[in-house]
Amino acid sequence: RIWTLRYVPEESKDKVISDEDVLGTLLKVFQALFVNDFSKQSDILTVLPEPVKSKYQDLLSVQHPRVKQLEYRHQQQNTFTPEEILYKTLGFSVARAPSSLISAGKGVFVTKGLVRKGAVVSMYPGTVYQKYEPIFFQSIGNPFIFRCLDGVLIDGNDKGISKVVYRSCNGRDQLGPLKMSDSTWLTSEIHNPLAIGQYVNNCSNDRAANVCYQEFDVPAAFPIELKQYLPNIAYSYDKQSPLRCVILVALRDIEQGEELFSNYYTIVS
Ligand SMILES: C[S@@+](CC[C@H](N)C(=O)[O-])C[C@H]1O[C@@H](n2cnc3c(N)ncnc32)[C@H](O)[C@@H]1O
Repeated sequence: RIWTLRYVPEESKDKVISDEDVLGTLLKVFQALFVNDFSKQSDILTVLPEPVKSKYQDLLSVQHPRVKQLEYRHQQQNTFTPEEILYKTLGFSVARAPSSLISAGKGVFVTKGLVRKGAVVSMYPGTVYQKYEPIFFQSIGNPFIFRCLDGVLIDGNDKGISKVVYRSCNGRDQLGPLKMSDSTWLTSEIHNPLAIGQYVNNCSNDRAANVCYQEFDVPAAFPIELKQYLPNIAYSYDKQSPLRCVILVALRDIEQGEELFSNYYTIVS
């Protein structure tokens, strides 16, 4: 019997990069996405405290010095696509395309730029289940279930019952105009361009892993206005424990055109 759950040996539990580095990268990308999408964020801005509001107005005036903020607000179009924002902030972009492996479906590729060793290259989106929570029906024939070291499961399937469950949790947790997570990874118009990590294919003998998974618990101080870009949500609403995210880290420099491969740690028993 082949288990698709991930198995990680004790000795490889160490994180490849620090939580501070992960947080720094996510904040950098999310903030750039937020500023780029400023014209559509007016409902959110009205509920934010004054210092936060003026921080973004300052950021905006640095990026668009000659455009008055009011005029900018009236523009309905984004200046850049999310992929372009990713390229501008991290120096690379990633996207899904037919895998370079035969009959492996889609995979994830570096479409532009260079990914440096140790960079956060992607996020694993999906509903987060504690190990005692029921996932049976969502897990039948589902190749997108990721198992964390502590037994927490993330369902990154963007179809069927998994999609319905994610959407319902997302609606439940919304606070007025403030979204606590991103559900656009379930659509063709993804707001967070990193949220495609569930499509990364497994390494093989001739295709070594060039990325690895790393867990990241969102700290309590995470800016509330940027939570709309987090592609994970808890199956059960829980105010106490932090949201679990999983990110993918580059194990070496990865060039434009290369496909990403991770190690699923498949157990054959
Ligand atoms: C998490 S999904 C990855 C995305 C998938 N390629 C797709 O297009 O939906 C895992 C599934 O991808 C396929 N896959 C992943 N790595 C593979 C490989 N090295 N060779 C063949 N198929 C692979 C298998 O069907 C596996 O069940």
